[in-house]
Amino acid sequence: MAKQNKDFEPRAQNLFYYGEKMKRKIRKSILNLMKKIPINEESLYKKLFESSLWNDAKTVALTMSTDDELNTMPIIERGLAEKKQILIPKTFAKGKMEFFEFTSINDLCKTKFGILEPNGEQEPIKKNEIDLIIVPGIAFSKINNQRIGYGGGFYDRYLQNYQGKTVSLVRKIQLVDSKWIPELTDVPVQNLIVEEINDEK
Ligand SMILES: Nc1nc2c(c(=O)[nH]1)N(C=O)[C@@H](CNc1ccc(C(=O)N[C@@H](CCC(=O)O)C(=O)O)cc1)CN2
Ligand SMILES: Nc1ncnc2c1ncn2[C@@H]1O[C@H](COP(=O)(O)OP(=O)(O)OP(=O)(O)O)[C@@H](O)[C@H]1O
Repeated sequence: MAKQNKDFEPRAQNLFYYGEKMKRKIRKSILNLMKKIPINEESLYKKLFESSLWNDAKTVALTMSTDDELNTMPIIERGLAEKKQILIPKTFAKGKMEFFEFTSINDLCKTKFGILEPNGEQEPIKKNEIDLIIVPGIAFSKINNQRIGYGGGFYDRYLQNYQGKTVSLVRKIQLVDSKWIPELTDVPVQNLIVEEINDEK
């Protein structure tokens, strides 16, 4: 991992700053919208459960959602009912993250950011054993599937040498038309499943 990070050092500094500043601006405005506008969760669950991404996956990694995010509990329950292995991330210092098998909500503890995480007593699941990662995010670019998260860089680091599938469940308001200049470390999401709103169905 440390060796790979070195590859990013010779990047153009002005490009890095432009990307970072731009991302901060977009992150802030979309977060505001997410708090204000209600979500059509059912359309996202339905599309996910109908997808071959979901149906072909035996091991699925996803987060425990916060109040401002799409509720992931129905996805976890459906996965367990379908005998899939469900994985939840635990974050560590320096942007490191590992996934652990979800056993029971009682085995999770809240971080100082209010996110439920595994206690880390079990062994983490190896990256090459994960079929599908449902990647959280704040803003997504329609044009090139780039994403902006909360700024921890956890997923960008984890996805660097990940070989499996990725998908994000995206609200209409999280979809950005324009293309921002990504940082060299940004990893695009392979698939976007986008919310449908009422009369569009
Ligand atoms: N539900 C959920 N779980 C998730 C994520 C997510 O987006 N959603 N993550 C996706 O990666 C990881 C956690 N991401 C995090 C990203 C930043 C900070 C953080 O440092 N927040 C501070 C300071 C932010 C800042 O730099 O200004 C804060 O909120 O005060 C915490 C967690 C893993 N678990
Ligand atoms: N592979 C990497 N190696 C070194 N630094 C990285 C890597 N990926 C991201 N970073 C750094 O981490 C910081 C946060 O990254 P970024 O803003 O892309 O996070 P994010 O995608 O919004 O968050 P997350 O992935 O946690 O949802 C940035 O300073 C970025 O340069």
